[in-house]
Amino acid sequence: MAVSFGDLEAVSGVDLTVEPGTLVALVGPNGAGKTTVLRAMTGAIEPDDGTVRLDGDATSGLSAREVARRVASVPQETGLSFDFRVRHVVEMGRTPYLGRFDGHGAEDAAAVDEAMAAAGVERFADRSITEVSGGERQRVLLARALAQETPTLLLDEPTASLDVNHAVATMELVRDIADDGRAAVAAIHDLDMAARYCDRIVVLAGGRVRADGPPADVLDAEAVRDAFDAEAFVGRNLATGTPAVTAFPRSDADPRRVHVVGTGPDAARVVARLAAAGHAVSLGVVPEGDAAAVAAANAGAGARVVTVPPFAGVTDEPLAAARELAASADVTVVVGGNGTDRDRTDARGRIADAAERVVTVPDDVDGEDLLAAVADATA
Ligand SMILES: Nc1ncnc2c1ncn2[C@@H]1O[C@H](COP(=O)(O)OP(=O)(O)OP(=O)(O)O)[C@@H](O)[C@H]1O
Repeated sequence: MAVSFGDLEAVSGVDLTVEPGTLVALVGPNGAGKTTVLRAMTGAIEPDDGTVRLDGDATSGLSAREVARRVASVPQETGLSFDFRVRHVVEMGRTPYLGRFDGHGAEDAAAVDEAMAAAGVERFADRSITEVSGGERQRVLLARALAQETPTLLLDEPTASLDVNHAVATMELVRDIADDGRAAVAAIHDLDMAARYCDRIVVLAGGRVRADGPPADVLDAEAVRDAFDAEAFVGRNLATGTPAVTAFPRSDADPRRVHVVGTGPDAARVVARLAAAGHAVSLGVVPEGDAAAVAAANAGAGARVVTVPPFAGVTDEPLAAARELAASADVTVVVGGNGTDRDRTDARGRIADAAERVVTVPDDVDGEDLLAAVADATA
């Protein structure tokens, strides 16, 4: 589909199919077109080109009431400035099911109760919508959409003003809705949350789809750089096992081959920051499974790492391999210790000794200082 506002082409060439039972995240920078795509999917705006189909039928051929029985949305802006009670706002979700002169029946009341319980808004059901907090209001809108009992649910930044607890509860709820066989699409800025809960991530930038697929396939440093113009390290969240994105300010570093000597979380941090800046990183010698080795494995394909079995000493072979990586690198970064001490005979010193240029940084080196040191050494 394509949508323009006057001369501005907000969305173009976007072709998406959302299967029942899936939760799709729409991610992308501000102004990428996420809200526009969602609004087109609800029939709120007509695409200039293309067709939106709900359950096979073009929205343009459906009445507003029929559309509202098929798709519910949780918008970013409430547009609700009237003094409605919260319960009344949730009841509005039942409108597509009411006859012209009907009041709400028992079935409607049950759907409203269930939706309010699911979204956790019962506690303030009798308060005015103008007298609840921003996060509470967002949950009221979610309840309204749930009460609509549609096979498709669209959410625009559903967790934007929610505290951590309610953000997770909301995503769990939306996940359950998808698992029950409904289709859900959520525009979402929190990439970790998107990766954790969604089956699929669609990356939009400049009104076009840049990437589309399972989170682990779509989210990598290159995709984040391409869509958001940001430097990022994409690792794995230890608690959830899903991609974890850490963005950094842009450094515009000239890409170098950097060999890192060091182990543990401090060296991991150095590897991550260098990789995010676009440097080609190698590492070693480190014990297998070391935090720095894990970071290097996430730093992109081709990051070479020399490992030895845990608790094994550094034998000649791995030492020679690491010395070769150091020798061929533009610069070798030694994390902690005294790597520039050429008299040292331990492995760290012997690897550094093979390098043409060595930069030693403290364990707690600041990321920007690290990048500056690498730039200085290779200038
Ligand atoms: N009603 C409108 N009239 C004119 N331009 C609009 C309108 N709505 C959106 N736009 C423009 O269309 C583009 C896409 O906007 P959209 O709101 O879809 O982006 P978004 O990805 O949802 O952004 P954000 O992350 O900031 O919410 C932007 O350049 C925006 O300025």
